[in-house]
Amino acid sequence: MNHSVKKTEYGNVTNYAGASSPAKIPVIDVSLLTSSPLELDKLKSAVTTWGCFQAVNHGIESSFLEKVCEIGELFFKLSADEKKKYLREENDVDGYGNDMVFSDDQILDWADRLYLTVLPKDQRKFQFWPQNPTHFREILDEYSSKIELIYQVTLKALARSLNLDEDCFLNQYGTTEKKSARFNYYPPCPWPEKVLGVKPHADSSAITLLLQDKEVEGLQLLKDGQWVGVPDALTINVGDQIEIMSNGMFKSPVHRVLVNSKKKRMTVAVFCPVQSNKHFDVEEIRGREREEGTRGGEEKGMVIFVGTDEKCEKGTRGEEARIKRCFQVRFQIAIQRRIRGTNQRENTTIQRNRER
Ligand SMILES: O=C(O)CCC(=O)C(=O)O
Ligand SMILES: [Fe+2]
Repeated sequence: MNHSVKKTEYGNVTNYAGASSPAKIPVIDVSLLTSSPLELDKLKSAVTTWGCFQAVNHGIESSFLEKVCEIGELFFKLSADEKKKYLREENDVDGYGNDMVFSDDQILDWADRLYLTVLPKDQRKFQFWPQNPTHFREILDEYSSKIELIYQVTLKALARSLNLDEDCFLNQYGTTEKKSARFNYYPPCPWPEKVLGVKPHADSSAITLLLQDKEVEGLQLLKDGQWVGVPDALTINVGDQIEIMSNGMFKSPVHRVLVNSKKKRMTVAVFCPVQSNKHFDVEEIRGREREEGTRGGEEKGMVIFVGTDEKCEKGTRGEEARIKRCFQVRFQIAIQRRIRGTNQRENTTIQRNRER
């Protein structure tokens, strides 16, 4: 990663110094994470208390981030017919569209989205990658490579901040995880007090990197029962997977998006998950242990949980206890997410017309 980049506009702390938020999202210098124990401590504190931080010195030039925003803005400006060429299919996530609709009375988020699998490259579905603007594909390709570097540095640092082997989160499941970019477009809304751009939720990823609109704020994070504004920067938040893998020490924050009556807003989220299906499979872990002649997969970096529960401490041999604990955390998160999902603003009857 290019560590020599100066603080950019996107990474400029003063950007949000004047914001009215009661507390401030911590700022982390990504270029120091490999060398500075102090920065690592700051990271640990940030993700333990907020689950989110503003990334500075992350190695992506401000001018390039502007290009990423620009391709999104140009795409959403296209005519409805042009955008429809990339329409998501009913049971697929990739493509242009908005919320999946599960019931007639479902309240939709006040947003349009373009969702694209970006990595690994062979999983890209190019039929959904716009050809207009012409440089869309090239910029998104480059952006995903740059994000991959930040993802790796961050996951390694998160592991090291817990005194774990730095690859333990990254290598938990191999390298086949799919990363997706979601371009979020929030049109102006005449009733901003009645609807939300995105309902309260937590991300299911390991981490999410969010490039926000430089002009219009809207993202809020729930901290100690209060909604706190998140600055217009490149922010990184912990998702449910890291919350689970850290046995709840790192927080996957609940967040939501407000809409603006006059101004549109555009953001780009890149969701970076680790593959989770195999994670809780006791038989699979035992099988691998038999093959490798080990007990307690932690020596092989297979299952490393550092929970507060005594039985789950790293280094103990209570595999089943650890797995049970993970199921519990996972279950709680699933329930919380369901509650969050219904937590729409009261009495909202306004629906966006899906075919604008
Ligand atoms: O657009 C934003 O500010 C946040 C979007 C978000 O939370 C998401 O896409 O999961
Ligand atoms: Fe989110």
